[in-house]
Amino acid sequence: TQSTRPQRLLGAVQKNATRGDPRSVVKAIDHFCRNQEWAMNVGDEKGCILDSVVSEVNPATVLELGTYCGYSTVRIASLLPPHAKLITLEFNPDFAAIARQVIAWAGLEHKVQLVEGASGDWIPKMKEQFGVETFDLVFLDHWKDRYLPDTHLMEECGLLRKGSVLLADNVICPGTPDYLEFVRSSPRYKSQYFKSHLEYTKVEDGLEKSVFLG
Ligand SMILES: Cc1ncnc2c1ncn2[C@@H]1O[C@H](/C=C/CNC(=O)c2cc(-c3ccc(F)cc3)cc(O)c2O)C[C@H]1O
Ligand SMILES: [Mg+2]
Repeated sequence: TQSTRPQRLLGAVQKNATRGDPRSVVKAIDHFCRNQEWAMNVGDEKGCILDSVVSEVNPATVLELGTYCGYSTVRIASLLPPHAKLITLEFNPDFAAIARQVIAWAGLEHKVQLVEGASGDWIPKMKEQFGVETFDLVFLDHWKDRYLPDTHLMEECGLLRKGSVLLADNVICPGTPDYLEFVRSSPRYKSQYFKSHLEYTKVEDGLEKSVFLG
């Protein structure tokens, strides 16, 4: 039977990356996507911006919406302090299965909790299920029309505190117009655009960093 692109991406990691070395896993995926098959990872250029925001926030609790193959999960988790936790939500079981193996190859299982299911179902259960108070950092990279409703849901569930940082991928391409309008006009957020390019291309895209003001 035919393999899927995520399966071929995992194969490239297992072939070219060193077990337990997150940076080699990131490099292997970027090489695969640039030279073999494009895939919707945040990529190396926007990934550097992601890294700088993670390092600046130095979060104890991180929520990632949309794991896909675990590329950004590995980038984020590799920068977290010792007892920090990253919870990542993925509702496609095939993607989740690949991501678990990518995260394991990087040796980061102990820092990552991959939860299979829809963000809308799991966000209201974060406190009771995972003992989370609030998230210091949220990385939004799932369906683009879910960014705004899930942001409202996180606010309603008391998962954001004064200073919580939302970092959203693809605010230009494919684009998240309703989300961008909201975070840029709401008095409860301080928003900043980091211009970059769509992963592995010359097309403009960027990340929007929005600090919740409480
Ligand atoms: C609601 C919800 N809950 C849990 N997981 C969810 C979810 N919605 C999607 N997911 C999961 O996240 C992943 C989805 C991500 C959506 N990302 C995209 O659609 C996406 C698309 C592009 C893109 C750009 C230009 C082009 F020409 C073509 C594609 C680039 C990107 O960086 C992207 O993140 C996989 C999916 O199963
Ligand atoms: Mg993306």
